[in-house]
Amino acid sequence: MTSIINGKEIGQEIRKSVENRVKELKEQGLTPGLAVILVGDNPASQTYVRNKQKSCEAIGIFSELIKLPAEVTEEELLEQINILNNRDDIHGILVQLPLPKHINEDNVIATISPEKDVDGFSPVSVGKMMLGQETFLPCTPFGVIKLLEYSGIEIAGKHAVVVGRSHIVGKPMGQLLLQKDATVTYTHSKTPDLPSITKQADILIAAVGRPNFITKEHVKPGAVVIDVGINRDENNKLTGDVNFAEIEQIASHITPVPGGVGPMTITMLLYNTVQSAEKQLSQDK
Ligand SMILES: Nc1nc(=O)c2c([nH]1)NC[C@@H]1CN(c3ccc(C(=O)N[C@@H](CCC(=O)O)C(=O)O)cc3)C=[N+]21
Repeated sequence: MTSIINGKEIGQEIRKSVENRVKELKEQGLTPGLAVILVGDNPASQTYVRNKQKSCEAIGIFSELIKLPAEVTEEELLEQINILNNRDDIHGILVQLPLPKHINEDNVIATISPEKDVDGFSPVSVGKMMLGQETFLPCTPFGVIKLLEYSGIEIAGKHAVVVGRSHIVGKPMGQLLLQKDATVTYTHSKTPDLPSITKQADILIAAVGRPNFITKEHVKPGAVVIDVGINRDENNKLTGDVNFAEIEQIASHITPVPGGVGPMTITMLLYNTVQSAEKQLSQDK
């Protein structure tokens, strides 16, 4: 029987423990704060940002939305980040991606103070992650690791195949699996004969950004299949990168979209924000 991994439920469970940590911080006089910068009026980005804010509110994290017009200059955006870097009521800073084309995302991310980089995207965070040092882990791959652990899926010794090599999902995902002692293979759009490699996966991570890309020819019976895709069709309906109906028949575990990895991404953002506030408190003492 295939087990459907419930990211909403696992996320809720983790959020409860994060909420308790928020309460303890508040008893000590500190409210964790997350600042979200939204540039322009992309409707999908607005929805995500609203969800992040609602999730913060639900567990007592203060959240502040900074909305900037699509025409904002890079300089003005960097100035806003610097203001947030210096505010001691803000413990996490998230700049919603993608940014308008005239702004250099690398410059923006590198300006976020590593102490407040709760997305785990900055060069310092990525470097520390690679070295296995304590840092904020990027929320989506971190959430996938938690999903596997909460589902009782062994990672050590398994062959994990990652499809996709983005800076925010594919690359760090492979790294975190490697740190958990998986044997990791990276694949991507230039990989010849992809199915011959994905078919070897005990754990298959789909992070391609193409709807229903992973079909039964890619999957070994009994594999664990994690769908990181969030594609919207013309009716605004959400679909993953995995052909769920097909793979559900053969996988041992599979994550649905929605209700799989997505809710975990937000959960780990809350987790990182609280972690950051706790660190500030311990340094103030
Ligand atoms: N600086 C930055 N950090 C991000 O973490 C970031 C970003 N920019 N830009 C956009 C992507 C996308 N992303 C999602 C988070 C949660 C869901 C999520 O909760 N999805 C729900 C469904 C939500 C719905 O129905 O729309 C689910 O899969 O069940 C989806 C997508 C974070 N991102």
